[in-house]
Amino acid sequence: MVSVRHLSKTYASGHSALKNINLEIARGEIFALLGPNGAGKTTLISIICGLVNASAGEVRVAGHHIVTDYRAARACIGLVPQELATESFETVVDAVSFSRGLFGKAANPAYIEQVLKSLSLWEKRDARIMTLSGGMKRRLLIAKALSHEPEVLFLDEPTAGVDVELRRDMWRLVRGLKAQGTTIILTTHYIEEAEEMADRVGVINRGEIILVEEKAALMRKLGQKQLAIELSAPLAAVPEALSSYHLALSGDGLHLTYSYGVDGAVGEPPIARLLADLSAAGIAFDDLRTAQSSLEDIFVSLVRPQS
Ligand SMILES: Nc1ncnc2c1ncn2[C@@H]1O[C@H](COP(=O)(O)OP(=O)(O)OP(=O)(O)O)[C@@H](O)[C@H]1O
Repeated sequence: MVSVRHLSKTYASGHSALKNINLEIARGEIFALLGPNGAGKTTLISIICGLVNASAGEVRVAGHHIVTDYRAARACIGLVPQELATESFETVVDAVSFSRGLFGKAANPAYIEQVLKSLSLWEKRDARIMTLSGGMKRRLLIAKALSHEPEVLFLDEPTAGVDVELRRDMWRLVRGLKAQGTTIILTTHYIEEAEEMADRVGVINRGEIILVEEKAALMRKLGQKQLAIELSAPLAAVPEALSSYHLALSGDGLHLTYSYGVDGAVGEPPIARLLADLSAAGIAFDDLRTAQSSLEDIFVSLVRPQS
């Protein structure tokens, strides 16, 4: 649905905001783009949506080249920006109908009604935008983006600053869109949002995509646990009898680390057996600690500034 090849962007200031980005997004998937402030998320979305020119590389949306076939590409795209531009005196239904007209689509009041109902805005259809709450304005942004029946929807920080209830409503809505076949690309700072929603997660840092992975694979990493064993006396090597545990021995010989997955593992991890086997091998220990890596740990370690 979206194909990004060798995409780079250097702003007039000389700042290199994107460096050789390659990304393929399949029809019908939910892709979450994670990254710290200034990583290049908005720049990437803005290029795909035709709002910012690329310095190099090529982007196609549903097969349409975003420069040479701009209108066709843009007609496939719905963009939900971070903030609402000022159209305060317009009514909700007029704003959404107007957005549809911008794409040259024939009026379709039944479709607009369906969109407004799905976003719980139908009751407010004749209200002026200035009278809406912040949460309703967010939903209106989505309604406008959906007005021309796009095949792919970009959501830039869809739930930044919204309350928990509205966040859950948005997640439900996005899942509903996916069920209808819409491809969804969202940027977020919230790891929880990516965990909850995404089929795949991409991490961008300093203009480079540093990881793209199925969420399920990330969850397996998330499920990695480690048991650290502090030994009473240093070991020269892990005894042969313990080789099946694939233990890691620290350089000073005083720490053993046992890694095990908690997701998809059959039965309980054999910690009790490991401890019994340690005793049988005559290895005494003073302390035990367990640790579990989270997606947040993985994310932070990936984007930590190099010193
Ligand atoms: N018009 C511009 N001219 C020069 N530099 C820009 C321009 N727009 C963005 N940048 C720079 O490009 C980099 C990427 O910005 P971008 O807005 O794409 O990041 P982001 O990942 O969306 O960040 P945030 O999470 O804060 O929205 C930043 O260093 C930013 O300062």
